[in-house]
Amino acid sequence: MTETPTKENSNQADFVVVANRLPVDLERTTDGQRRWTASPGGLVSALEPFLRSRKGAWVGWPGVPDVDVDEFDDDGLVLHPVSLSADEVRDYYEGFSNATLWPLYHDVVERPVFDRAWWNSYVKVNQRFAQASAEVAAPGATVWIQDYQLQLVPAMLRELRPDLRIGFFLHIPFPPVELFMQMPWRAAIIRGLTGADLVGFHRPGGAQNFLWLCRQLIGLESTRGAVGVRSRPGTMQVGDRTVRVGAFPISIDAAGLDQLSRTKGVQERAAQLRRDLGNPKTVLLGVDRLDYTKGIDLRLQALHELLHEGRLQPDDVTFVQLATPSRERVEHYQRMRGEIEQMVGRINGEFSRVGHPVVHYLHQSVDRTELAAFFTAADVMVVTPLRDGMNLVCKEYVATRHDLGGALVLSEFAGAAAELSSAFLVNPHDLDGVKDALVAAITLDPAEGRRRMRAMRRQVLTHDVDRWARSFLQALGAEAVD
Ligand SMILES: O=P(O)(O)OC[C@H]1O[C@H](O[C@H]2O[C@H](CO)[C@@H](O)[C@H](O)[C@H]2O)[C@H](O)[C@@H](O)[C@@H]1O
Ligand SMILES: O=c1ccn([C@@H]2O[C@H](COP(=O)(O)OP(=O)(O)O)[C@@H](O)[C@H]2O)c(=O)[nH]1
Repeated sequence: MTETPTKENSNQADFVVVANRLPVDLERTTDGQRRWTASPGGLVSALEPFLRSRKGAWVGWPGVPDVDVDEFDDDGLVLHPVSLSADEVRDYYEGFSNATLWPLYHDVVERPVFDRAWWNSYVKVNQRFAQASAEVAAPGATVWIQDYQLQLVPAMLRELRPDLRIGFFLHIPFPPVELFMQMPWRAAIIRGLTGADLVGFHRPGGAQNFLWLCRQLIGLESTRGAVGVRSRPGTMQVGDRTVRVGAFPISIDAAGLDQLSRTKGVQERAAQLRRDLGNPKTVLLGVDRLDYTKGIDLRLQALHELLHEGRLQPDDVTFVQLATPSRERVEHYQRMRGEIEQMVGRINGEFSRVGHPVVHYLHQSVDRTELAAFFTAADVMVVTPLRDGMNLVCKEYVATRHDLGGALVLSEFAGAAAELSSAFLVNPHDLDGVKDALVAAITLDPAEGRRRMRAMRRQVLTHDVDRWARSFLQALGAEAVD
C-alpha cells in the first residue's frame, strides 16, 4: 500500500494546472534584457483568469529554450517553470507536438510526420513535467493537466503520486478513430491518458472516439452509451479506479469582455479604427494565430473572387486580418505564411487605391483592450477554420457586441459552431458557400442581425469559462456541485 505523502514544503499547492506553456513567455530583448509577455493562444486566455481567482500553481515551459528560472509568484499565482533544451524544443514541441499530433488531430489537413527521435523526446519531456508536478502538488491535491503536448503525464504522475486527483483536458479536437490509428505510438498515448480520473474533451464525439480506442487498443471495458455535454460521462475501470470521460466545451470571461467593450476607451478606439480604415461601408475582420488549420487562405480566396465577380466593390469593403505569429520554425507554418502573404499582396495589387488597401494584414499580436476595439469596429467577423477544437475568438466577438450589431460567419468545423447556431455557418471547403455567407452577412437586415446576435449572446454570456471550469472540476469530484 502506498503511503499518503506529507507536505514537504510550504510552496506545495492544493490546486495545480500543468500546461506546456506558462501563462507568460520569457522574451529576450535586443539589449540583452529579459521580460515576461502574455503567452499566445486560447488555452492561456481561458485558464489564466480562472486560476488567478483560485491562488493555485501553474507548471509550464517559459517559452524559450535553455533557461533555468526559479519558481516565482506572479500576482498571487505561483509559476513553476519547466526548462526545455533547444533540442527538446525542436523535437518535443515543434516536432512531435506540432508536426505530428497537431496535424493528425486536425483531420490531417497537413501530413503528420512520424519520427522516432521526436517521440523519444516527447516521452522524456512528459516525464519531466510529471516529476515537476509531483514536486509542486500538496498531498491529496487536484492536478489538472492540459492538452496534447502532455498526454503521457496523467499515467506518469499517477505512478509517482497515487494520492493525487488527476484531471486531463484536451483543447484540440480528438480525431476520428481511423485517423488516430495511424499513430505508431497509439496504445502508449491512450494508456497515458487513462492515468487521469477524468479525461475531458470539447465535444461528445471526441469523448466517444476515445472510449472506443480504450476498448480496441488496450482492452478496457468502457461504456458505449452517448456522452452528453457536461452530462452522462462515459466510464471505464482501470485497475481499481473508475475513469470518467466527458465533454466540456470551453469558453471565455464573457462578462469581463462585455464590460470592457462598453468602456469609453474601447468605444473611442473602435471609432478611431474605422476612421483610420477610411470609413468603409463594411469592415470584415479575421483574428487568428497564423495557423494552417484556421482557413485564412480560404477567406482571402473568397474575398478575391467576390471582388473579381463585382459582387463586392473595393471601395465599400475593408478586410482586416490580425495574424498572431505562431510556431514559426515549423515548416508547414513557414510555407503557409508565404502563401497567405502572397494572396494579400495579390488582392491589394489588383483592387487597392493609393491610401486605401482592401486588405490590412497585421502579423502581430494585440492586447485584450485593442482586440475588443477591433471586434467593436467590425461589421462581419470571419472565422473559417478547417478544424478547430473550440475557437474562442468567435465567442469573444459575440461578447463585445452588446449593441447587437455585427454578424458572424463561422465554420461548421469549429467546436464553437455547436453553440453558435445563429451564426452564418459555412463549410469552409465549399468556397461558393463561404462567398454566399459573406455576402449574406454584409447585406444582413439589421433586425435579423439583432435577432441572431441576441441569441448568440445569450449562449455565450450564460456559458462562460467559469462554468466550463466548474463543470469539469465537479465531474472530477474536486468541487462541490452547486
Ligand atoms: O502554445 P502555442 O504552440 O503557441 O499555441 C497556442 C495554443 O494553441 C492551441 O489552442 C487551443 O485551445 C483553445 C482553448 O481551448 C481552443 O479554443 C482552440 O481551438 C485550440 O486550438 C493549443 O491547443 C494550446 O495548447 C496552445 O497553447
Ligand atoms: O492579437 C491577438 C490575437 C488573439 N488573441 C487571443 O488569442 C486567443 C485565441 O484563441 P482561439 O481559441 O481562438 O485559438 P487558438 O489560438 O488557441 O488556436 C483568443 O483568446 C484571442 O483573444 C490575442 O490576445 N491577441
